[in-house]
Amino acid sequence: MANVEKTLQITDLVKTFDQPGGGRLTVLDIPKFEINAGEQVALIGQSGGGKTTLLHLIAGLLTPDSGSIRLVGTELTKLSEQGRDRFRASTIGYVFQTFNLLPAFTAIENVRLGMTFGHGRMNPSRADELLARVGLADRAHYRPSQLSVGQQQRVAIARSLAGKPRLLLCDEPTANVDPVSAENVLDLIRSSCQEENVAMLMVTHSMDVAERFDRIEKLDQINQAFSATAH
Ligand SMILES: Nc1ncnc2c1ncn2[C@@H]1O[C@H](COP(=O)(O)OP(=O)(O)OP(=O)(O)O)[C@@H](O)[C@H]1O
Repeated sequence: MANVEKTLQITDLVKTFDQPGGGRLTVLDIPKFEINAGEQVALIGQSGGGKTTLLHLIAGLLTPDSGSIRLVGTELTKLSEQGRDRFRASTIGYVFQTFNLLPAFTAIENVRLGMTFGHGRMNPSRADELLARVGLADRAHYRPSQLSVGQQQRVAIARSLAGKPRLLLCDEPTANVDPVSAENVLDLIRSSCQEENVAMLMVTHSMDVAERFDRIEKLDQINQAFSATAH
């Protein structure tokens, strides 16, 4: 289809790492990878294949050796570290396997922190709405240690959407919850992204999870460095 709006366009992306024993390992060598606006993509691949590295590059937490990463029209590789931080805050939501909630802050404060730098900053009631959407309006003033693992994950989802991102990156967000909670978490992330037209890239090891997405991308197939790294 012509003229489809692209949220993410990756071209000729190469990432290498120094190896502890000397030399450099090419982890990623991706000629082309794109995500359309609002598209939900599952990223699968072998352990050590470079999935987290790819997410970190897209988030601007790592820089590539070469290649292009265009996010909603901005060339990430041309930004300074500070510029990438600012761009990430306004454009990207991130849900980690381990949630990364700040322990000293309550649920609602953690969600509000997600909008400190993002586009959601002008709308304080959005934090309340997001917590209600993930079913935790009555836990707003609980700290993470006072919440179940599944509830913490839901706070992390609310926080990731607080800044009104254009792309949500999820690194195995269902890995630490039971299968029923995992299904609920997945439904929640997917419906939230659909409602807000947020594109999503989710790393998962589960084919059951991946099959519910618009598209499944196998990193091993798009990554020409695959045979060198995976084990
Ligand atoms: N900072 C680093 N320095 C050196 N090597 C690294 C570094 N970070 C990652 N690697 C290597 O890059 C490869 C890819 O790691 P990555 O974490 O991206 O894989 P993954 O696909 O997310 O794996 P998993 O599914 O097991 O989480 C691994 O071989 C790893 O050892």
